[in-house]
This record gives sequence, structure tokens and C-alpha cells, in this order.
Amino acid sequence: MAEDPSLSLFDLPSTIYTKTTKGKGRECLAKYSLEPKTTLFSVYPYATCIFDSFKKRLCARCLAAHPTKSFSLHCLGCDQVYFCSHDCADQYLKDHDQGCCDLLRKLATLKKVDRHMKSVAKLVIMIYWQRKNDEGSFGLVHHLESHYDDWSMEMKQDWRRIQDFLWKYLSPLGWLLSHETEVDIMHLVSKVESNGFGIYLENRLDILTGRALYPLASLFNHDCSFNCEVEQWTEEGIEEEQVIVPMDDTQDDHEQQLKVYPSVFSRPRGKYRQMLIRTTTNVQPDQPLTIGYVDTTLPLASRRQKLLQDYYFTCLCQRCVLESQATGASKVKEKRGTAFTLRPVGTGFGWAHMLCFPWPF
Ligand SMILES: C[S@@+](CC[C@H](N)C(=O)[O-])C[C@H]1O[C@@H](n2cnc3c(N)ncnc32)[C@H](O)[C@@H]1O
Repeated sequence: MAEDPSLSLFDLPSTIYTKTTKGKGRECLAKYSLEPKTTLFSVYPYATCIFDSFKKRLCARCLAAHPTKSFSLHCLGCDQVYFCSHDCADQYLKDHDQGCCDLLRKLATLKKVDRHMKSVAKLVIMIYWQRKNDEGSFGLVHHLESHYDDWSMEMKQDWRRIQDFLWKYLSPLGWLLSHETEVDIMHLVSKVESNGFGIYLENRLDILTGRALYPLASLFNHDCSFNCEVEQWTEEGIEEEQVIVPMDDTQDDHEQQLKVYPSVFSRPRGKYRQMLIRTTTNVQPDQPLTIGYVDTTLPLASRRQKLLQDYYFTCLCQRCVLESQATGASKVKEKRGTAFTLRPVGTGFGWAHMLCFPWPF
């Protein structure tokens, strides 16, 4: 295995380095011996998108979720981004120009595309928007793995409306580089699908509310006996925001008081969903650092099928290899990318093509 030269320009955390492998692309390895619960790094997302159905409940900037209802502060231009506090609204809206507003509004009303594709397109827009504001930070996103070249003609056709939409509205905005084509956009779409992480409601790992791209975390390969875990920051100090509303002005009775959350918080509480990756066990120097993309308690065939269906690869981890030798199991029969026809409709996004962490086991 050779040390990966493509990432040498990036400031990787002191705990890890990357190499290219034969079958799994690049992988992260430990630079030195690590004890269990060692935090390897903590990062902010490069870009995020909140699903349309949760846009009023999550702050577009700090990603705090309102505990019970909706935030009221929002962009009057597009009505697509909501904020928990004046601080978040002011900071976010500084860069939220007319182009971004128009694009988000047009996407929200785009017909005949399913929610999954729309949400991927939304994150793609947010990535280009981020790049426009800070081009230097795009490098690691550029290096993420895309499976677009492996997509079947049928899949490419499924995505045609999104491709046409993005190309039609991104090009005139001047957000694309002069040499970038429709195919480059679709490579970014594929990168988002294979490398995006889920944003969940606090303590509700079954409720997925959006997607986020953490390029550094996306360098971690999957292993069915993973040695690292991923944790996302959630809200902090939300309880302090509660206000007491007397139910009946004439009574001082405590029973008659109601505690509610305001629709505008006093300050940001979400910390942008910072992500931590930490070891779960002792790791030796030069040992690959891995995470679990799917429920690793599932049997071999189910794990393989899920990884192929949702992440487009056949798992080559040692556990899978040993288990398949022991059972004589052959490769999964499903073709790549069949997830598009198999996925359940209208059941949320838990199935979606992304590293949904923490996975809702
Ligand atoms: C999130 S990326 C991980 C980093 C990736 N190896 C790279 O070079 O950018 C996920 C991709 O890595 C590869 N991969 C990760 N874990 C793997 C495994 N256990 N077996 C085979 N390929 C794996 C697959 O190509 C997958 O689509």
C-alpha cells in the first residue's frame, strides 16, 4: 500500500494518515497507538441541507432543532431557510444572495422528482454556494469518491430532471468553473450520495431531517468490525429557552402555568452539528481506522445487500471475507444502483444513500 499523495496538500489531523488500498480506495490509518475513546478529530460540515419537511424546525445555520414547533425567523426572499436566533439569521443572510434564494425556491417547487433526489440536489446547491463563498475550502470535496461512472443508463435517466435543473440554473449564476460540465455536476451528485451523512433529531435516531457533508469523515471506510464511532453534536442548553406562560391570569397556581419554547431563541444552540470520530477499541499504529455504515449486527447477506444497494460497493472487510468463505456465499445478486427502484416511497430517508450516523439501529 502506498501513502496517498492526492491528500498530501490537506491538513489532516495529527492522529491519522491515508493510503490507497487495492479494493477499497483510500483508507485512514492510525499514526500511532490509540486507546479506546480517543477522539481523532472533530469537524464542522462543509455544507448542509435540511429536508423541505423540516426546514422550519431546524436552524439553517447552527442546525439547532426546535424541540416542539417551528422557528419564525426566515428568509423573506425564498422562505426556504429558517433560523433559531437573530444571530444565526444575520450571519447566514449576509451571504444568502438573490441567486441562492431563487435556486432554492425553484427547487422547492420542482415537480416530478422524488424527495430523495430533491434533497441531494439541495445539498449540491449548498456545496456550490459554499464554494462560491470560499473556493479554497473545496479541495477535499473535490477528492471525494464518485460512483457516477458506474451508474447504469437507467439510473442516469432517473436523475435527468435533476441534472437538467442544476445545469439550467447553476450555469447562468456563474457558480460553476469555466470548464465544468453537466457531468461534473453529476459527479458531485454521486459524491453527495456516497459520502453524505444524515442529520437526526436529538434522541430520535429514527427521524432524519437533513444531510451534511463532512469530507474528512468521508475518508473513513466501512468495516463490519469497525473500530471507530461517529457522533454528531446536537443542541445545547435548549431548556434555558423555556418561558413560563400563565394559563389563567387570575391564578397564581403553579399547576396553571405552562412551559413553552419561544419561536426565536436568545442565541444559537446547535453548534452546526460538529462531528466527532473516536476510537471504540485499542488501535495499533498503521491499523486502518474504520466506521460502520450499516447495522453490523445483521447477517452477512443483509449487510452486503444494504451496502451494495445504498452505497454501491461490495464489502471487502475481513469479517465479510471470512464469513463468506465459511458459508460459501457468493457475491450479492443485486445489481448496483437498484436501490432506486427498491426504495420505499414516503417512509422518510432512513434508507437513503448516505452514511447515516449514528445509524438508527
Ligand atoms: C465514504 S467513502 C470512503 C473513502 C473512500 N475509500 C475513498 O477513497 O474516498 C466510501 C467508499 O469507499 C469504498 N469502501 C469503503 N469501505 C469499503 C469496504 N469495506 N469494502 C470495499 N470498499 C469500501 C467504497 O468504494 C465506498 O463507496
